[in-house]
Amino acid sequence: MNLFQTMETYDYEQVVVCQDRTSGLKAIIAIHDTTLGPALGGTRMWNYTSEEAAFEDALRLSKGMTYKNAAAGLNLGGGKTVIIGDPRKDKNEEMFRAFGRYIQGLNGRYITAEDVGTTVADMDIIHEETDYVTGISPAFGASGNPSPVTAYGVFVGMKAAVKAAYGDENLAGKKIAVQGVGNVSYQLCKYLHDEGAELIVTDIYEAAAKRAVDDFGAQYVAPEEIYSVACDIFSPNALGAIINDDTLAHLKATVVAGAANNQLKEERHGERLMEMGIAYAPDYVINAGGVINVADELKGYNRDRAMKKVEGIYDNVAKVFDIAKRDHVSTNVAADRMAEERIERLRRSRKQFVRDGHHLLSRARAGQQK
Ligand SMILES: NC(=O)C1=CN([C@@H]2O[C@H](COP(=O)(O)OP(=O)(O)OC[C@H]3O[C@@H](n4cnc5c(N)ncnc54)[C@H](O)[C@@H]3O)[C@@H](O)[C@H]2O)C=CC1
Ligand SMILES: O=C(O)CCC(=O)C(=O)O
Repeated sequence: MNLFQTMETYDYEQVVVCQDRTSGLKAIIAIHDTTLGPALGGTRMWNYTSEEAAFEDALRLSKGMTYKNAAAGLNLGGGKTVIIGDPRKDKNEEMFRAFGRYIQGLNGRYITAEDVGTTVADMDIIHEETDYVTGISPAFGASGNPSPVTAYGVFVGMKAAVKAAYGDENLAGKKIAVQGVGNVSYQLCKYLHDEGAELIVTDIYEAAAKRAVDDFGAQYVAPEEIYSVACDIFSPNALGAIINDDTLAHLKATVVAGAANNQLKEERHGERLMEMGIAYAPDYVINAGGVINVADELKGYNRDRAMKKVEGIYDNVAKVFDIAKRDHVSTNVAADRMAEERIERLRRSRKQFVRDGHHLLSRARAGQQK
């Protein structure tokens, strides 16, 4: 990968490479765009097959956060971190403390939270070294694990996508193929089961899928079979790039709606979904529940306020389908337009006032301590 060329093409602001020999920390913090505010996005810990794959993931995920935060109406830019390592084996306290000091060094340009492979306990350790971390324990007056809230947002957003495809939002009796039964998806499966949906699940950890089989009467299929399940809704809740040339050849769904970030391998795969008559709920619009929830900590966490905003994901998904219909474009292009227009509007309005330079997080927490 030619890093500078990639950064220039997609207008990335900053990439920070962090190394700490004692703890084994190898982290890449990517900050895509801070037009709307400090870059907020979680930290993913994953056993990447190469450094290049880790850089690519950090860059793709951080750009996704710019669009996610803009589309959700948050005053935040986009960033993300990846830590190279196996989250089941390679974590230690020193690693997250060292990482926390790197974040502190950015002085508020980047705020972190959970993602795949990291937990509230990890965020609490980071919080020992920096204030620029969200999704920390409720004991700090914070919001804790964002995953259940992400699940709720996907659930309401899925209803909006189903309404766009079927004319009503009823999920009862709908056949839903669920890829990945992790932190977000287990909760999502619970909502869907309670609504009367029929679930077909898979996970590379069979035990994770088995929980949904036992608790929600789901049917299990092997990971590679999930794409060919004839279903109403395909719900990707594992990793990215799963809508691609290979999987599209098998997909037999009417709607695609799930929590996974970066579901489309390339933008053109969104167009292909449209051509196939599949209603796609753009990932960063439907999965914004978690970031909406953790971002509320910056104002001094209020769950009711956060959940009210998460409910808005229904309208936001519906709006994307409306724009797509009006402009005769795919829903991923419609979502990008919605996000880019907001960034551009606010960029222009900067000419008219000077923003408050104080960091919201520090103010909120200082307020709580009074
Ligand atoms: N946790 C959150 O609040 C948010 C998560 N997301 C995204 O949602 C997705 C899921 O996140 P979490 O539930 O937190 O992660 P998780 O790590 O708890 O769950 C992911 C699950 O997918 C499984 N998996 C991985 N590759 C698979 C494959 N090829 N086939 C089948 N299963 C596979 C894993 O074994 C795991 O059980 C990720 O893409 C994440 O970036 C997006 C917004 C917020
Ligand atoms: O919800 C989270 O885990 C924090 C935000 C984030 O990283 C995401 O939405 O992907």
